[in-house]
Amino acid sequence: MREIHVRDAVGLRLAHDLTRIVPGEFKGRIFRKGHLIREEDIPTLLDIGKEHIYVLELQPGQLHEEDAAIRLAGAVMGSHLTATEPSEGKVVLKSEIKGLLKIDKEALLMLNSIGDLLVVTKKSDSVVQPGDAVAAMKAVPLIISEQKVVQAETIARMSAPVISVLPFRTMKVGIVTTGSEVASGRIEDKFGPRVREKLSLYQADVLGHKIVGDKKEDIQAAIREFLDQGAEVVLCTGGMSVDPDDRTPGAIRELATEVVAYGMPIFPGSMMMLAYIGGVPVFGLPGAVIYEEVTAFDLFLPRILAGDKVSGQEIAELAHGGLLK
Ligand SMILES: Nc1nc2c(c(=O)[nH]1)N[C@H]1C(S)=C(S)[C@@H](COP(=O)(O)OP(=O)(O)OC[C@H]3O[C@@H](n4cnc5c(N)ncnc54)[C@H](O)[C@@H]3O)O[C@H]1N2
Ligand code: MOO
Repeated sequence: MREIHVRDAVGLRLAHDLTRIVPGEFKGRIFRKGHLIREEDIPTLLDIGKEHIYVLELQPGQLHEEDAAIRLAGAVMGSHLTATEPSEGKVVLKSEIKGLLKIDKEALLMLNSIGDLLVVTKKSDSVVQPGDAVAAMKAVPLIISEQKVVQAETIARMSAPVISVLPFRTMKVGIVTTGSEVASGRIEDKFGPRVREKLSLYQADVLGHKIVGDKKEDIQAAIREFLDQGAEVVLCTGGMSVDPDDRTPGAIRELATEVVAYGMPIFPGSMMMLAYIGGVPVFGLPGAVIYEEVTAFDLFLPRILAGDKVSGQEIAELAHGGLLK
């Protein structure tokens, strides 16, 4: 790299984007990489502290920060994402759709352990909207060894895709509400409206809502009827706790081909159940869902509606940060 005093730099091109920051007013690029320096630029360059500019002489095996960021983006980017042009050395990935962000966290750790490369994302399993920035990446030095980028590309290939967005599907959902006090009409049902409100954030298709008592056989019959109607998700509400007439977990368990979890390390919502009957996810939703704004249910609903499979191991890992309130 050759260093040249800015007063002698008229007619040369900038080697990288230049940034101005005025706290509370502005932060951003004021000169683009490759900008042809003119006489009138000199005061502005001096104002942002650039007494010298650099002339780059890249050697074979070296990459400019922008080319490194573009290659990184290409390597980590999966479905429903677009990459921005680099600015200030950084490339941003934006979601093209409303969907569920999926990050391969192990690959992300490996990428950021190479050194001199930064790949930064929003949390995996976040719900993202069209145009949302979901990841940003850059090289740390202006000139970086191409070897490091090749290493990143190899890691990304092994775990492809490192970053992607899954679209929500229009899933058919059946709702089964348990509880003698609701079935007998002693109290007004609050679960139906609450669950429909949560589903309305996505494009679910509610097949119906059956209100049954506390009998295991009635709960199971209602679940089976929804499955026969082609339900892709079944939500059972209430009766999830420890009373003798809390029969929902037992009813689901007997029909299930797999119980992923009953009792989750998340408060509120700890008495939730997630099971599969064939390929169909079946939830047991505890009473807290009608009382609390955010519960364990909110962590899983978007994943299920994006067709994402949830493992028991992942549920156990939610203990860290699982005290939501
Ligand atoms: N000794 C223990 N007590 C509690 C435990 C426990 O493990 N040991 N767990 C707590 C947790 S966590 C929850 S959540 C609640 C309730 O869990 P359930 O899912 O069993 O809820 P229910 O017993 O069916 O009902 C509780 C409450 O909510 C009303 N409810 C239920 N369904 C409806 C509905 N569709 N519409 C309106 N209101 C409804 C019901 O009438 C009760 O008042 O237990 C903790 N306690
Ligand atoms: O299952 Mo309860 O929902 O933790 O409050």
